[in-house]
Amino acid sequence: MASEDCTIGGYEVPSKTIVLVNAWAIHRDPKLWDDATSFKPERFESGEGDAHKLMPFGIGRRACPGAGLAQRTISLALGSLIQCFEWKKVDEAEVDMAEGNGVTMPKAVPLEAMCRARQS
Ligand code: HEM
Repeated sequence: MASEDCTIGGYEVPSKTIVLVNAWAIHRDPKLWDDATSFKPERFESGEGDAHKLMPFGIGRRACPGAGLAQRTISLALGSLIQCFEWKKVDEAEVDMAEGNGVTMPKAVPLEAMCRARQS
């Protein structure tokens, strides 16, 4: 919320206005990203994500205080799922990556998979 009248990017913002950052659009902006809508995790190997244009945890003093915990536990959980189980899709259809509606950006078509504990 704006604590006083101010100007952001040329727009006059009166005091007490709630301002939301459209991270969805920033994360897909072709002016910021090369081949913006492609899934390319390798783009972060060069440190491209450090430039304050990737903000899954928000930014600034109201950014997510759980970011460090989340980043550590997500890789631990994912690594454990891959290490401990064999995974298979339930059918041969290509995974549909379309986005559904909602704040947490669910998949439009849920991915169904089967897992089996690895033997060794
Ligand atoms: C993948 C996991 C997570 C994601 C993507 C995420 C993302 C976010 C985002 C985008 C915000 C809003 C930041 C803003 O207003 O600019 C937020 C706020 C917050 N998150 Fe997370 N978060 C995650 C995990 C966690 C965890 C594990 C905790 C606590 C253990 C946590 C606690 C909080 C709290 C308390 C806030 C409110 C901060 C405030 O308003 O000052 N989050 N998070």
